[in-house]
Amino acid sequence: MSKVAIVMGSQSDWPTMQNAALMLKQLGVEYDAQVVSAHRTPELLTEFAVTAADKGIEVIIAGAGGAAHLPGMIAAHTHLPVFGVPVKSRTLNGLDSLLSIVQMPKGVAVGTLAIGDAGAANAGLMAAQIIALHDEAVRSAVQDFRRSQTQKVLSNQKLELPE
Ligand SMILES: Nc1c(C(=O)O)ncn1[C@@H]1O[C@H](COP(=O)(O)O)[C@@H](O)[C@H]1O
Repeated sequence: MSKVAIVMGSQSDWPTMQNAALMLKQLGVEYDAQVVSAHRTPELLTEFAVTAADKGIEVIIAGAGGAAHLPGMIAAHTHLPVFGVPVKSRTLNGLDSLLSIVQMPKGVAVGTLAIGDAGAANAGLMAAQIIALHDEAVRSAVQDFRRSQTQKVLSNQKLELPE
């Protein structure tokens, strides 16, 4: 059963949001992904957010660009932790997405990640770290991932000047 839900405002967000899915897959966490838009499919948003906990979802990752109200509106409907990923927009490079996700009013929380691919990957990592609190297999996968990342950095010490 999926413990993490990944939602995004448009299919055009998938090249960014697939980085969250790839991270979860790498760490052995089952996820569902779907397009849900606060503005274009408001009834679907409410239905998704209100029923997510009863379906066994433990963490929600929501990505959107521009007037990115999706993560905040989902958080308004559920007690589950919600991570917001600002998708890079064509006109303002994602600054609009970032500001509209990060500036939540006190009392309704969204954990906001960095703009774009790295933010989406880290949202997947955060979700896995939450699942790892009670799932030993995911905990070892997260620890292995971190150890191998450290090894890669330490073994890549080539700092030569170009000819
Ligand atoms: N910000 C939102 C919401 C929302 O917040 O509900 N729904 C779609 N969008 C965003 O509009 C951008 C352009 O979407 P299209 O490419 O479909 O025109 C996407 O980045 C999407 O997340």
